Amino acid sequence: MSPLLDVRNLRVAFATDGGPVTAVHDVSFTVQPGEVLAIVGESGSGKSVSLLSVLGLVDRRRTVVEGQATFRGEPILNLSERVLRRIRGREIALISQDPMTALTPVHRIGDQIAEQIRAHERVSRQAARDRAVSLLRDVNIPMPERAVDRYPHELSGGMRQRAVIAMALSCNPALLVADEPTTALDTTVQAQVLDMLRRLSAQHDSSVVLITHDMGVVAEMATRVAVMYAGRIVETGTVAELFDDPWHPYTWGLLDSIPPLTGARPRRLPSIAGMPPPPGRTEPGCPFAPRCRAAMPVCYLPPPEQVAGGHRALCVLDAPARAALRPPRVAA
Ligand SMILES: Nc1ncnc2c1ncn2[C@@H]1O[C@H](COP(=O)(O)OP(=O)(O)OP(=O)(O)O)[C@@H](O)[C@H]1O
Repeated sequence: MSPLLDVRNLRVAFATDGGPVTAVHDVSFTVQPGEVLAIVGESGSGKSVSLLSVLGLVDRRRTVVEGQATFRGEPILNLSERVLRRIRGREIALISQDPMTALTPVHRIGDQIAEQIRAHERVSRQAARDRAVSLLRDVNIPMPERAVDRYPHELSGGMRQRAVIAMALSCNPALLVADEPTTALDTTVQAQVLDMLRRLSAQHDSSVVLITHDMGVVAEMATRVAVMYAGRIVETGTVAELFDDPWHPYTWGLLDSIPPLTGARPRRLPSIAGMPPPPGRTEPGCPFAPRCRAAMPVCYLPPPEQVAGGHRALCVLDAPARAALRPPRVAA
């Protein structure tokens, strides 16, 4: 099966007052039709920039984007804004953390969804409005016939995010990029919105790239995972591969930070000692090595990589070394 999105050796550098800063180094990943790829990592690891630069949503005057990326087999990197705008919204839809980046405060929800539909399809105003009602029903907004005429500020945060998801799905996009879509919501609402996103993306046959810092969300939603640290992908594989046999010590740290579902919660979740490097680090080797308890001299040389099928990691530790070194999960 050829991938829907294929990103190879992506490098993104921003012009800053202190000179160019490389935020994304040599990042490669694919998204297959129908899959949910989670890109996970701490704040500042380059998750959003990796996707936004591919979609042409970074400031071009201050950003250099290099590498290759294809969408449905066609090059997508550095296309003109006019062409990219046509692809975004119709074939690729973005759901961001703050619903108000997608919604305009001064227009009714239904008009905004209908306008999105009419921007890409030749349908009557009434047909677009009917579709908006039906989409609002799909995302479980109560009384959708009335909700279409509401303004964004008249809905709760969770309802607004549902409306954004309805808008994103309105043109049956092949790819949904969801950037921390539930971070701003309460925990119970988060679970409902994620559940709905999973159900509807499957129903619409949309692949999903889910950007998150939360391994619990990854376990709930994803089929495959790419773990990012300091602008690089340090491990990638299926959810089962990463959860059952994580290779990279940074992935161990992320997994250990998932609170247990049952039993008493530990007072403090283990956190990873040390700090990520400042943006723009250029040293070769594994970027996590300076923070890694298991680091060896070889980790500072390029490229300390292991591969087995689709499971790969920027790490040299073999199975016996991992078994000896991985700290036991903190008991609840
Ligand atoms: N316009 C910009 N100019 C300069 N640096 C930027 C710009 N946008 C992002 N960066 C830097 O790029 C790095 C990666 O940012 P990115 O937003 O991709 O991180 P992230 O992993 O998505 O984290 P978060 O969850 O906080 O958004 C950060 O160090 C950030 O400061």
